[in-house]
Amino acid sequence: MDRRKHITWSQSQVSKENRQKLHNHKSCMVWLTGLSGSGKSTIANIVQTKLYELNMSTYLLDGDNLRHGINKNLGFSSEDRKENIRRTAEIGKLFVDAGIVVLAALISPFEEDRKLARFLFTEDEFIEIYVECSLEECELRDPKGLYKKARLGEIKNFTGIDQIYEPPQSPDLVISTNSKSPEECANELVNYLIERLK
Ligand SMILES: Nc1ncnc2c1ncn2[C@@H]1O[C@H](COP(=O)(O)OS(=O)(=O)O)[C@@H](OP(=O)(O)O)[C@H]1O
Ligand SMILES: Nc1ncnc2c1ncn2[C@@H]1O[C@H](COP(=O)(O)OP(=O)(O)O)[C@@H](O)[C@H]1O
Repeated sequence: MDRRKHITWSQSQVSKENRQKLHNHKSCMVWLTGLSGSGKSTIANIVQTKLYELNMSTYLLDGDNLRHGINKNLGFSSEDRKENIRRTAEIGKLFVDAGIVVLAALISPFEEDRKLARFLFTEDEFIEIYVECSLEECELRDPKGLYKKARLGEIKNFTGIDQIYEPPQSPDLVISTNSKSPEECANELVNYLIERLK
């Protein structure tokens, strides 16, 4: 059954372009993907602060945080991750429509799910960032102690341990965090975004 059968689109009188003008910059979805502990949240937070200091309107959608609210009914099966990414991308789309630079930090391990997220946006609006870090380094960092638990079998379907992570096939930017500081990595992304949003 098509649930949208009797639903029509109501046009907004204020457009995305109007709102971008108000904010004084383009809006976009900056999608950070990578293993747990690769540095997505750390980098996204620093970038958000730096953009804020440049008078840009930003919003950070962090996978962990969304799982406390809108996504709290979802687990870590591949179906639940798909839905997690779909909802986050849809929320991000609303923020982009509102004229904001959105940073999304989610493991988003499957290429197909990331592609579906990309399809919601225009070509230049969706910016995929691969936060690359070896599993060995992520496991050494283990900021939340989750890898240890996964190795002990206390957490199932853990990305990189007993569920796969598919690296992006053609990301817009790769940020390698193995042997750089968070600040250096954030600067790489800020510089890239400033060029892209010109
Ligand atoms: N099984 C399993 N696999 C991976 N991660 C797990 C798992 N269980 C809990 N966690 C914690 O949940 C955070 C990942 O949530 P995401 O919404 O980013 O995941 S996903 O995009 O749906 O794959 C992830 O956060 P980050 O470490 O910030 O990536 C973990 O803290
Ligand atoms: N270059 C780097 N970029 C980001 N985080 C780094 C970097 N080097 C070390 N770290 C550390 O790695 C950990 C990454 O954790 P987090 O940002 O929560 O990752 P994720 O959100 O991908 O799970 C933090 O403790 C951070 O200080």
